Amino acid sequence: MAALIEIERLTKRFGAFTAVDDVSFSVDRGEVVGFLGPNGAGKSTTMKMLAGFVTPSAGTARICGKDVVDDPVAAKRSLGYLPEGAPTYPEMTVTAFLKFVARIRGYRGIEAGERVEDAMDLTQLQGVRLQPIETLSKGFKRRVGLAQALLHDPPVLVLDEPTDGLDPNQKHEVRELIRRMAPDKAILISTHILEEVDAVCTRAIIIAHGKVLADSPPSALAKPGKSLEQVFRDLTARPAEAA
Ligand SMILES: Nc1ncnc2c1ncn2[C@@H]1O[C@H](COP(=O)(O)OP(=O)(O)OP(=O)(O)O)[C@@H](O)[C@H]1O
Repeated sequence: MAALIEIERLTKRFGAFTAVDDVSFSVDRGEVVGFLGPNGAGKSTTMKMLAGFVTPSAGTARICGKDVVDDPVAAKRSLGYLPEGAPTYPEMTVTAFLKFVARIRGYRGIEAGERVEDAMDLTQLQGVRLQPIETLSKGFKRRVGLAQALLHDPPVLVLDEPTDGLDPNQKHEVRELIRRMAPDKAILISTHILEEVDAVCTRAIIIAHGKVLADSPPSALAKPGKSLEQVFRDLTARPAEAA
């Protein structure tokens, strides 16, 4: 069976600048893939192409076999996407925003209410359910973003820095949540936190200057006597020095 995320020779150019350069990889059900790279490496742009927010210059991306450009509605149905930053509609309360998302996802009546409650339970948002999003702390805003990504229980999750801004307890809870969901889903998470890769990822992809430099299980990346952090620095520093 085909992988749930399939990326083939994906490229994005902004004018003369190539942000994502001929990237190919796939993610199977049960895999949690950590997408690592220095600032500006092309992680968010790759994720935005998967989510249909940026149109590729070349190459293809498929979610559950559906091409994100040719069949965007079907591809999005199977995808939960957490963008970087805070959710939009800052003046809405958490509950109103999630009900709005449930409606967009096609849920009505009791089922819509249940989806919202489940998403709030999973991300521990019940305590702030009636608070406007703009009044929440950064970590809570991040969890609202996570709740909208999980609401329709999609088989594919693309999460752009899911633990950014969370305190250590919240980080731990989100990692536990990812671990619990992992067996049934294909999950791609970008992160700058290398310990997160060890904690939750079954595979790590290192990208720099838009190119994939490594793709293997974290344990295979870290060589004897060399931490994942050293391997990351060795791999990603070299092209920058040469540039
Ligand atoms: N709309 C755009 N127009 C021009 N350049 C862009 C645009 N979007 C992204 N870029 C550039 O593409 C490169 C890759 O950006 P991207 O946000 O994908 O990196 P990233 O790996 O997610 O970085 P970070 O870890 O800092 O979030 C950067 O140099 C960025 O400035």
